[in-house]
Amino acid sequence: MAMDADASNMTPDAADFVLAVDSVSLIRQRRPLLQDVSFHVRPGEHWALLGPNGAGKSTLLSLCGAREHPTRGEVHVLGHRLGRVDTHWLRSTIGHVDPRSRIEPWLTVREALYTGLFGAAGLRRHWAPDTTEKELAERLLASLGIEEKADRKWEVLSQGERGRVLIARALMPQPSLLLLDEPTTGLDLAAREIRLKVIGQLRDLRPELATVMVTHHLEELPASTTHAMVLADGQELACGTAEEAITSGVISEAFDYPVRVERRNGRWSAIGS
Ligand SMILES: Nc1ncnc2c1ncn2[C@@H]1O[C@H](COP(=O)(O)OP(=O)(O)OP(=O)(O)O)[C@@H](O)[C@H]1O
Repeated sequence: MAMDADASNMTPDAADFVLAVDSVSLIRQRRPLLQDVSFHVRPGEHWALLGPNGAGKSTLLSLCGAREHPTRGEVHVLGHRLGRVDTHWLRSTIGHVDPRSRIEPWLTVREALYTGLFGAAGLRRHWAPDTTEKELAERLLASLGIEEKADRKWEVLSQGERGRVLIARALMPQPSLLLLDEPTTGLDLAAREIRLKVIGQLRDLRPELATVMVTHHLEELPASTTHAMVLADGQELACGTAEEAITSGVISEAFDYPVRVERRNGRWSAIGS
C-alpha cells in the first residue's frame, strides 16, 4: 500500500521502542511550548499525557504523531527519526483517534472504517477493499460491538457511537502505535465508562499495541494505563510508571491546586483537599 521507509533511518536503540522522545524542545513564535522533554514507549505500554490547560499535551501528541518536528532534540517514531523520514508515510502507519476527525456524513459505519486505511475523510473513487481488508473491518466491528450499526450512516450516529467507530477506524492500518486525543470529551457518564472499557479491551485485542492518550482528568484514565507523563508549562514534572507519576504531590503541583489522588479498582480520582 504505502512506500516503505529507508531502513538506514532506523537507529538500533530507537528500534527497541515504539516511540522515543529525547530531550525535545519545541519553540513557536519565540515561545517554548515544550522544554527538554523525554519519554520512551515500548510495545504493550499504555501512556497518559496529563497536565492543565496549555501544558503542552497536544503539542507533544503532535510530535508523537509526526505532525510537528522538534526545534531541538530527537523523536523516533516506530524506529524512524523525524526529519529523516517521509512523514506522510509515517503518519499513515500510526493510529490516531481524534474526536475532531472529519468523516463524510453520507458514509456508512463500515465505509467510515475503510477511510482509516487512507487517513482521509472519504473513500477514494473506484477503490474497493480486498478480502483481507474486508475481514479486518468485520472483525473490528464485532470486537468493538458496532457490527449491528455497520450499515448506518455516520451522520445519524450518537457521539458515543462515533467514538467507537473512530477507534475501529484508527485500527484499520493495524498500527503498532495508537494516539488518543481526549477520547472521552463531551460524553455523558455512561458513554464515558463504555468508552474507557473499550479502550481497556484494546489490551486483549492487540497485546503489542502501544497507546498514548491525552486527558485533563484522572477520572478519564482507563484502568489499563501503565505509564504517565505529567506536564506543566511545557516541562516534565513526572514521567514513569503510573504509580510513580500519578501521585497527590505531582498532580497538585501540575494543577497548582492541592488534591488527594486515589486509585480504586484500577481507576484514579482526584479530590480537592
Ligand atoms: N503554533 C503555535 N504557536 C504558538 N503557540 C502555540 C501554538 N500551538 C500551541 N501553542 C500554545 O502552546 C501552549 C500549549 O498548547 P497545547 O495545546 O499543547 O496544550 P494542552 O496541554 O494540550 O492544552 P489543553 O489542555 O488546553 O488542550 C498553549 O499556550 C498554546 O496556546
